[in-house]
Amino acid sequence: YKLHTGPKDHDPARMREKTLTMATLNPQVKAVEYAVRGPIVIKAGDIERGLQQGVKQPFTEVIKANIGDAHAMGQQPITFVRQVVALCCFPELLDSPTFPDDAKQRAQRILQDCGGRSLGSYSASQGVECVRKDIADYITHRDQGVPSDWNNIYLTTGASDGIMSILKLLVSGQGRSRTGVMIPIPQYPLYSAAISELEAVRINYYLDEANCWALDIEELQRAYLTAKEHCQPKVLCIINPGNPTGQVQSKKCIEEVLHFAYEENLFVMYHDLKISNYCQFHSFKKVLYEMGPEYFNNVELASFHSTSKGYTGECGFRGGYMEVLNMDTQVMAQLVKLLSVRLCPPVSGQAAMDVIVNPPREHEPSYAQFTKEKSSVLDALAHKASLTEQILNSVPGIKCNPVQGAMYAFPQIFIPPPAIQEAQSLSMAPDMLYCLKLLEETGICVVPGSGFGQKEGTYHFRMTILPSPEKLKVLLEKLKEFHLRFLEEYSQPEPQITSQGQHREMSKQPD
Ligand SMILES: Cc1ncc(COP(=O)(O)O)c(C=O)c1O
Repeated sequence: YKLHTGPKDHDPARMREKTLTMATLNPQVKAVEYAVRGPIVIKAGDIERGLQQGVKQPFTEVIKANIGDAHAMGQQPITFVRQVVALCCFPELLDSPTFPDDAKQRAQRILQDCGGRSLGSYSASQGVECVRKDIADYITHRDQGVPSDWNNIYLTTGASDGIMSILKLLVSGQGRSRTGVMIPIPQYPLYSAAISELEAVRINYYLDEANCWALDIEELQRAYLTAKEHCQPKVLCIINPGNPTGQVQSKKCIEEVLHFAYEENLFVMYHDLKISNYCQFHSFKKVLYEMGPEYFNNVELASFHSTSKGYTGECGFRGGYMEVLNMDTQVMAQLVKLLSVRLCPPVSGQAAMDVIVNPPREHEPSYAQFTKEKSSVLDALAHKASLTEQILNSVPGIKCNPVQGAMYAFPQIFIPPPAIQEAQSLSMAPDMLYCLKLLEETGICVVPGSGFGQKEGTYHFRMTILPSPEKLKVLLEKLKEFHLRFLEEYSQPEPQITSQGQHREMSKQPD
């Protein structure tokens, strides 16, 4: 084979046929959909750039309520988290009197466990040892003494990376023996995207909207038995508090779910979004422990948490961890092998994760400021959760369940049949049409319910409750005006019996 510089009569305008085209693209990549950063969000970005270049719009700013990114919505970082990470990144600051001693101690401890005492070196693939130990101590304390072994803790690049790694271990088989993964509907689209990418079989179990998005055990059983006809259900995914649905699961419900997983030998993947606005929050692991040793020593459970969710909202650090329980020891070695291919999660994210599980103690200098900042975030979220629910429920044709936890509302919207027909003629989901119009008329960017999955014939959108209370109020009032205009624009002289799943009473004032 002879390397040559190309034909002499090379025409620079001629484009060679590409090796990678839509026709040759990995079909699993083509199948992936991720609404949270989908077409509406791309359009919002275009509009925002247009506004900056002076394009006239009926609004002056785009409000991005599409993604749970607290800092992007103006939330201030927790000082202690940033102090420790800053000290780890630039250890010269350890001599500065500006930084409190407790932050310096934390940073020194983390640095000691980092190769070369630098955040810039790789860590072990499972993560920095002292961070793993701190996480295990935190979990033990959180669960009032239920033991956590640091050997079962793995640092991850956000929760997303941990979820993907565990799913990769679980998916196998062909035809009827292909792995089935049970996911809630509505779901966070990471799950459906990962299932498509890995060619697993998706098994939908529907949350009960009429009962505050409760997880109904009979529905789990229905979904499981139906799926068993064509695949091998092996995995049960739980999101608590719900994303996009915002419900917090009761202890009874968690017990039922764990019992079901035990009976059917399902591997449980549990993502803990941490924030409970006003409901009591129960850890799956603690409930499992209380169910007795037969359950605690057998149910295979992987729990995920990250710096993105919870009061810190540090999404950009991409810190996260998972705790795995009852995983086969040989499989555990395979997991370490898989993680080691990617070397390690960002060490700065690991440092941030460490501060979150190891915050200032009562006797330490940063305690007062830390507690004030943490409470301020959590109190504001609880306030915004009830504000959102209250204003949305005052709009005819919108019904919103209480936002018990996390940072999202997922209201049901009534879409008049003429609007549904218009959307269908445009090959668009009706709630996509609704959200597009909302964006174009008001600058508010939310995500259509169809991107998360919903019962056929019902329509929703997901919005975050993260903007400041003032901004959130403006957003909700604008949304209200838009919705009333939308209903009027598509109103019919003779109201029809609404299509299946749309509640007739939704067009009236909700209770
Ligand atoms: C259920 C669920 N899983 C995963 C993620 C992604 O989290 P991370 O930023 O930790 O990867 C989110 C973010 O909102 C989520 O709600």
